[in-house]
Amino acid sequence: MSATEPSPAGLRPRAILIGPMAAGKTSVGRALARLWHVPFVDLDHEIEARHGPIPEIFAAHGESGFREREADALAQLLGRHGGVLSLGGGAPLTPRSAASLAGHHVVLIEIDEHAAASRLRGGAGRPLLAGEDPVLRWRTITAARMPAYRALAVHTVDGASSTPDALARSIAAALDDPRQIPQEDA
Ligand SMILES: Nc1ncnc2c1ncn2[C@@H]1O[C@H](COP(=O)(O)OP(=O)(O)O)[C@@H](O)[C@H]1O
Ligand SMILES: O=C(O)C1=C[C@@H](OP(=O)(O)O)[C@@H](O)[C@H](O)C1
Ligand SMILES: [Mg+2]
Repeated sequence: MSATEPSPAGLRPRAILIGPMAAGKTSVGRALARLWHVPFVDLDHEIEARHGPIPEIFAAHGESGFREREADALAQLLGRHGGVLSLGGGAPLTPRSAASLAGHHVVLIEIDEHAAASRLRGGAGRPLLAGEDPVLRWRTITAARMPAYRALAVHTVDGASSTPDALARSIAAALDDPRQIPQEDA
C-alpha cells in the first residue's frame, strides 16, 4: 500500500515501529505485516515515492526539509493506514509527530552499538551517518534519542536477539495480549 493510493480514512496502524538506525524497523515491520496478513508501509519508502531518494532530499532541502516532508507523510498515514508502519529513526523526534504518536501501538526496537556497526554498511544511504566514523555518529545520535523513544513505546524488543520473523512473532504476541498492552476498547 502507498499513501499516494486511495485508502479509507479513519484507519489506525496496528503497530508502529520506532528505534535507532539499523535496529531492523523496516525488516521487522515487513515480517510483522506478513504474519498478520495486513499491509506494510515504510515511512522512508513513502517519502521516497513522493520526493525521491532520501540523500537527495537532504542535499537539496537540508535535514529540516526532510523532517517537514517526513512529518507530513506520517500525519497522513496515521489516519489512513490500518497495517504495520515502520518509521525512520528520526521521525518520532519531530515535535508534531511525537504528539501524534501518543496513544498508538508504538513498539521500540532497541539495538546495541556492536550489532548496529555490523549493519550500517559504513553509513551508506543514511545522510546523518555520512563522513568519518559512522558508528560514533550512530552512538551519539542514538543516545540523544533514546529517552524520546522510551517515552513513546508501549512495548520494547531487542532487535539484535533474533531474526526479523522471530521478532515479529514476539511483537504480535505482546500486542495481541491485553494484559501487556493497554487496549483502546478495553
Ligand atoms: N533481526 C535482524 N537480524 C539480522 N539482521 C537484521 C535484522 N534486522 C535487520 N537486519 C539487517 O540490518 C540492516 C538494517 O535493517 P533495517 O530493517 O533497514 O533497519 P532500520 O529500518 O531500523 O534502519 C539490513 O541489512 C537488514 O537486513
Ligand atoms: O535516524 C534518522 O534520522 C534517519 C533514519 C533513516 O531511516 P532508518 O532508521 O530506517 O535507517 C532515514 O529516515 C533517514 O536517513 C534519517
Ligand atoms: Mg528503515
